[in-house]
Amino acid sequence: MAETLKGLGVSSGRAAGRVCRMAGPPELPAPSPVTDAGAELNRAMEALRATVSELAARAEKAPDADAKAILEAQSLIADDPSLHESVETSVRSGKSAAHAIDEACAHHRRALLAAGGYFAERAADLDDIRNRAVAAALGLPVPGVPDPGHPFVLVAGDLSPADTVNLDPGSVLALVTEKGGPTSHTAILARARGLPAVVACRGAGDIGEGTWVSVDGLRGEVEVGIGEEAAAEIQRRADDDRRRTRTVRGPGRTSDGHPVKLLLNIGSAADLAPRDRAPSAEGVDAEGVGLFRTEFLFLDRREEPGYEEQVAAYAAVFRAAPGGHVVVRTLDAGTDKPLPFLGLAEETNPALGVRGLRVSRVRSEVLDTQLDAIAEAARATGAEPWVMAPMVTTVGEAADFAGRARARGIARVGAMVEVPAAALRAGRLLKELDFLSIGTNDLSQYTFASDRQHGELADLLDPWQAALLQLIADCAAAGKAAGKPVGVCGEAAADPLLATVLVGLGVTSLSMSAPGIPAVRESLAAHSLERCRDNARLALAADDPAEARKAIVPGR
Ligand SMILES: C=C(OP(=O)(O)O)C(=O)O
Ligand SMILES: [Mg+2]
Repeated sequence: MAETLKGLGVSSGRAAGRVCRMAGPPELPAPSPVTDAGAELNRAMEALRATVSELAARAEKAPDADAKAILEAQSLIADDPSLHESVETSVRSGKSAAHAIDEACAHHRRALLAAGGYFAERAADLDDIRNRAVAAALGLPVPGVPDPGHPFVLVAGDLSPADTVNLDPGSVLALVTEKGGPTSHTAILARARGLPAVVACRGAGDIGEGTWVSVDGLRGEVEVGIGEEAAAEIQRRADDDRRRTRTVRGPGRTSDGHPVKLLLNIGSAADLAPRDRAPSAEGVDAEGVGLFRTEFLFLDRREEPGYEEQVAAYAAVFRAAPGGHVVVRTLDAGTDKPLPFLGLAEETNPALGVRGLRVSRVRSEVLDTQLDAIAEAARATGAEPWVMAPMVTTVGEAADFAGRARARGIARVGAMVEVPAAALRAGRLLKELDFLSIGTNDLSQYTFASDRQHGELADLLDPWQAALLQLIADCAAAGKAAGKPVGVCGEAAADPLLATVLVGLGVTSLSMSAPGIPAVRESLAAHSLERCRDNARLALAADDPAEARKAIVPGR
């Protein structure tokens, strides 16, 4: 009998196949007395150096810019002098190389977890470094992704960046992890490669090697023990769907021609370069960039990128964007994306603290420099970017941001709606602004008072929740009244059926990572605007996400 496990669907799509599990971390031998501390120290340092070189080499070969940046950052963590010092101290206190590495990594891991948010998620990077270095010190094979010689569903405790970037999309059908959240490496890279993925999947640790499973990356479900024939049928249908949706091209339209812009979420110009595209994103045509997350330029750096560097990075995106349309989001720092150079005070509750636009309360010049650089890049390329701020909460913040952007000649100024307060005052915000873009990832977090990285609260963070949809409906209605665009750029936009609901609520554009676009385009093309409105009414009337999904039959 098949059993269904629940987790957090972080990269949509279906797949089915046999499970291969990641090799476990190397076991530490029982401690034994060290006779030659010098030799032991050499062994430990050699193991760390080998790990740094291995990660740097993988970064070199990384298939895209996201993967490269993540691996480079991980290689820097492995090369951190304070980690090496801790290992040395431990060896000098009588530990073997393997035990010293283990102890030092455990110490640094605790510090990362205590820092919370983005740092806490980097704990997985350190676990990977520990496993690699301990294996090297013990002369064991480096742990990594299996290569069974046939397509497989990869099941792991968690995936490190190094594991994820080396996944061969030709053999890995889907990813299932016990740990991880929506912003974990597994989630980011699975989306970039168009691989269905379920994280925070309780019970995944008990799925046996070779078991036939199906993975639904949209619903966050893993069906275990389905049998070979059922798996083959599910995989065949998934392949057909992917092939079919990739052949559909052109702008987003409902079946009766109502236009809905289909836009891309990107972190840098590299996401727009064909050589960097995931195979699943081949041939994607979008109508522009709906969310350019500029913080990627600032992450994992000791110093703020300079004005010239920023101008060059923004100009590269303006030149490469489909149709030249780009919505730039100014720096979204804080909470899960801390930037040490900002020098912000530690907070007990960072998600409710100084993040997003609020950073400009304490470091106003960072936003000013960024707006200057965006304006300069626009002049240099002849582009007319739309510029929006993250985490706008009040009308005063919106007015202040709009004033600063317009003073620099930026013509189209907007705000992300990520806080319920902004959604409730959408009409008033639109008196100051030209457009709104709804960030459903954060809007869910703040509406349902549930940490967006919390796998256990996945049901509350489900974008089919009627309370979230009601806020979206209110924003869209405000946009309609003002005659101004209101889009969605959170992960909700990439759910093909929910996309019909969003359009029915009055949303004018949907922005997502490239692999999500074909299926959303196809779904819209199969529904008339009236059908989308029916779907919106049904979803708003449902008491929970399951009821909402059941009420809506695809393509009706
Ligand atoms: C798009 C969003 O912003 P980010 O995921 O970058 O916080 C969002 O919150 O929905
Ligand atoms: Mg957000």
